[in-house]
Amino acid sequence: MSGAKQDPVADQPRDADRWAVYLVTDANQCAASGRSVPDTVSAAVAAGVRAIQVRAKDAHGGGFLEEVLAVADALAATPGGQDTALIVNDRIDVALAARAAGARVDGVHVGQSDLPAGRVREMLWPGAILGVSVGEPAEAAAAAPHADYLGVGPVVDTATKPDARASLGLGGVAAVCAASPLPCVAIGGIDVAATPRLRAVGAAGVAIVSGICAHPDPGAASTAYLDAWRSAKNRPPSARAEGRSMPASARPHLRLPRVLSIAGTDPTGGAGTAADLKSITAAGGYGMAVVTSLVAQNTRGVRGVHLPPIAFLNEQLAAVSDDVELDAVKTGMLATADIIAAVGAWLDAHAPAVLVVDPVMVATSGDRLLDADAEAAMRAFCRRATVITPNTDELAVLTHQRPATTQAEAIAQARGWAQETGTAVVVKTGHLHGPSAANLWVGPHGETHRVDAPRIETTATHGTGCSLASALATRLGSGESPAEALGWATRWLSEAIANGADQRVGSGHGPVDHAHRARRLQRAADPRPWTEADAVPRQWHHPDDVAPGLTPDAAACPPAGPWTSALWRAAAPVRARIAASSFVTGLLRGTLDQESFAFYLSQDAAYLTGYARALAALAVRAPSAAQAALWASASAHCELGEAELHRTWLAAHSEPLDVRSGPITDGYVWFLIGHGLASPYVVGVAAALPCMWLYAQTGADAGAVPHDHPYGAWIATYQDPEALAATTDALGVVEDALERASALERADAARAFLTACRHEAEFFDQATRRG
Ligand SMILES: Nc1ncnc2c1ncn2[C@@H]1O[C@H](COP(=O)(O)OP(=O)(O)O)[C@@H](O)[C@H]1O
Ligand SMILES: Cc1ncc(COP(=O)(O)O)c(N)n1
Ligand SMILES: [Mg+2]
Repeated sequence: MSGAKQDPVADQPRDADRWAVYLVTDANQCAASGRSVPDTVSAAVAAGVRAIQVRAKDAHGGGFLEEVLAVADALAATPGGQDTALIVNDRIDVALAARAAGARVDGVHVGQSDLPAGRVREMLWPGAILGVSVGEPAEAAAAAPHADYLGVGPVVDTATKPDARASLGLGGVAAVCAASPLPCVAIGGIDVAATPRLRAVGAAGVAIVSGICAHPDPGAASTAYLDAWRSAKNRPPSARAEGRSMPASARPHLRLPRVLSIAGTDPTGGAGTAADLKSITAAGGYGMAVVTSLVAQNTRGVRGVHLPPIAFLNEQLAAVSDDVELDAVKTGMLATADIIAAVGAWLDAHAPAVLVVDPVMVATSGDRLLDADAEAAMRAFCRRATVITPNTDELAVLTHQRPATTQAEAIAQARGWAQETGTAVVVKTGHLHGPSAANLWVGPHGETHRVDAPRIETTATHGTGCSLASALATRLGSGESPAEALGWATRWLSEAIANGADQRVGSGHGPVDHAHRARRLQRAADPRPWTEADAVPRQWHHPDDVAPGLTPDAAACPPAGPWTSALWRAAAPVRARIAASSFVTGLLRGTLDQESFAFYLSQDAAYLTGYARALAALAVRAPSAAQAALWASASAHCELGEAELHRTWLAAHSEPLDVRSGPITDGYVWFLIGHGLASPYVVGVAAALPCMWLYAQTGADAGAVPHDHPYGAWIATYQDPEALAATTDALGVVEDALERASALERADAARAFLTACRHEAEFFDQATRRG
C-alpha cells in the first residue's frame, strides 16, 4: 500500500520546465546496472528531474501496479518528489488502480496503437495529465485537442523501444513542434549532446530512458542532462540560421516579453514606432523603439522623410542590445537598402528568438515608404524572419506576381513563398474586398491557421499593419503558439479598428484605438461595487424610487406590474452595454468568430448546470405548488434541453467540449445558487430573472434571422415561445413577491436583480476578452 497522499501535481501550475528532463523508467536497464526502479527515480528527482513515467512493457498488470506504487512511495520520500509528475505508461487501468490504492498518480501516457486520445481523456479523472506519442504533424494535430503534452520521436533509432518507427532527426522533431500547440517532449535515443539542440528546435523537454536508467550513476546522468538543457537558455538563434524558427508553443511563457520595434515615425501617433509601442503595451509586453526614419505624416498622407545617418541608427541599435535582452524584434519601415543592410548586420550579432518582419513598402495613404531599388534587399531580409506580415500588395512584390484579388490567391502566393524560403507568412486581407478581413498564418511545412475577422466599414485603418505585426511579435515573444498569437492579435486589432473612429483624430485615415480593450478590462476590473445597484434606495417603498429619472423603454417580454417595470428601468444602462457589446453585436450580425462563440458556448454549458441548480433551490422554497412547478420545469429544461444544444453545436463544429467553468461563470453561478438557497425567496427569484429576461430581449433585438446566419439556430433559442412563456411566468412571480415583500427585502431583491444583470454583461463580454 502506498503512503503517498492524493495531491495531484496536475493541480499545481504546470511550470514550463516541468518536462525539461523527463525520466522514462525501464526495469531491465535499472536492474542491469544494479538498481531498482524506485532507487533510480529517487536519484533522478534528487538531481532535479520533475517528471517521471513508469513504463513496464513486459510486466503483467499486478507487477506493473506494484512498481507504480513503489515509485509513488519513493517520490513521497524524496525532496522534490511532491512536485514531480508521476505518469503511467499505456495502462489506464493501472493508473486508476494505483489512485484507488491511495497513491498520487498524475496522468497517463499513451501511444498511437493504444486507445484514441479522446477516449482515454473520457476515462481519466479531472485534471489528469495526458501525454500522447506522435511521430508526425498529422498525429500531433489529432492528439492536440485531448492531450496535455506530446512525446515526439524517435529522435534517433533506439534499442529501448524495438517497435519504434523510423527516426525523425532534429528536422522531423522541429516540424512536429512547429505544428503543435502543445509542449512537445522529444524522445528516443537522446544523448546529452543532443539535448540543447532539441531545445533550440522547439522541444519542451527531453524524455530519457537508457541515458539515465542504464547509467552507473543515474543522479549524475540526470544532472548532466539538466545542465545541457539549461545551457541552451532561451536563445535559439542557431535555429533561425538554419532557416527554422523556434515554435513559440514550446517556449516557456515569459512574464513580460521585451519587444523592440525598428521602424519609422508618425507624429500623429497612428503608425510606425508610436503604433508599435502602443500595440506592444496592449499585447502585454515591454515596448522599445529604434527609429530608422523620421516621417512628417498625418492621417492624410506623407509630407516628407528624413533619414538619420546610418552611424546613428547603429548607435541606437547598440544602445538597446548592449543593455537589454530581447524576446522579440519587429521591423517596420526600413526605407532604404542601406538601412536594411545595417539592421541585417545587427540581427546577425543579436538574433532574437522571434523576428516579425513587416515589409512596409507603401502607406495606407498610397505614399512610398521603401525605395524602389531596395525591394530586392527587402526580399532577402525577409528570409531572416520567424514570420513576415505583408499586405497583399507587398506579398505580390515579394513573390514577383500580380497582387492577389482573392484570399485563395493570396494564400497560394504565401505558400509558395513559405516553401521556398522556410519563413512563415501572415496573409493579411485588409486590402481585399468582401465581408471577411481574415488573417492566415502560412507555415513552411504547409500548415495554416486561419483567424476570421469581419471587415469593418471605417476609415480608421491607418497603422493597422504596424499594429498587427507588433502585437503578433509580442504574443509570440511571450511564448504563445502561432495560432494563439495570431488569434489574439487579430481579435484585439479588430476591436481597435471598430472603435478607432470614436477617438476623433484627424480627417483622413484615422488611427485605430490601441487602448480600447485595455479600457474595457480596466472597467471590468474595477473593484468598487457595481454602480447600477446604487440606483436602489436602502429601503424601497415605491416603484418610482428605483431609477425614477430613466425613461421607460419597451421590453420584448413586458413587465408584470409596477415593481418589475421599475427593475427594467433601473437596468437600462447595463442593458445598453450588453446590446452594444462586441460579443452581442457580432453574434447578431453573424460576424463573431467561431472560436469566441465556442468559448462562450462552453461557458454557457457550464453555467446552465449551475443555473439549473439555482432554479431547483427556488422550487424547493416556492410558496405554492404552481411556483415550484415553474422553477422545477425551467430547471429541467436547462439541464436537459439547452445544455444538449450546446453539446450538439460544439460536436458539429469540431470544437472541444470544454465545460470547465471560468471565474466569471463561477462567480455568476455561485451568486445565483447562494441567493437561491440562503436569501429570502424574493431575492432569489429576482436574481434568477435577468438570465431569462435579458436573453428574451436579445432574441427580440435580433429580429428575423436569415437562413444562412452562422448562429441562426442559436439565436432561435432566444426566441423560443416556450422560453418566452416561462419568462412571462417568472415575471409574474417576481412582481408578486416584490409586492408582498418588506421595503428592506425589496431593496435587496432589486440589488440582486441589478447585480445579476451586471453578471450577464460580464458573462457575454468574457468571450471576447480571453487570452
Ligand atoms: N476594414 C477592415 N476591417 C477589419 N479589419 C481590417 C480592416 N482593414 C485592415 N484590417 C486588419 O488589419 C490588418 C492589416 O491591414 P492591411 O490593410 O491588410 O495591411 P497594411 O496596413 O499593412 O496595409 C488586416 O490583416 C486586418 O486584420
Ligand atoms: C512610419 C510608418 N511606417 C509604416 C506605415 C504604414 O502604415 P500601415 O500600418 O497603415 O500600413 C506608415 N504610414 N508610417
Ligand atoms: Mg493598412
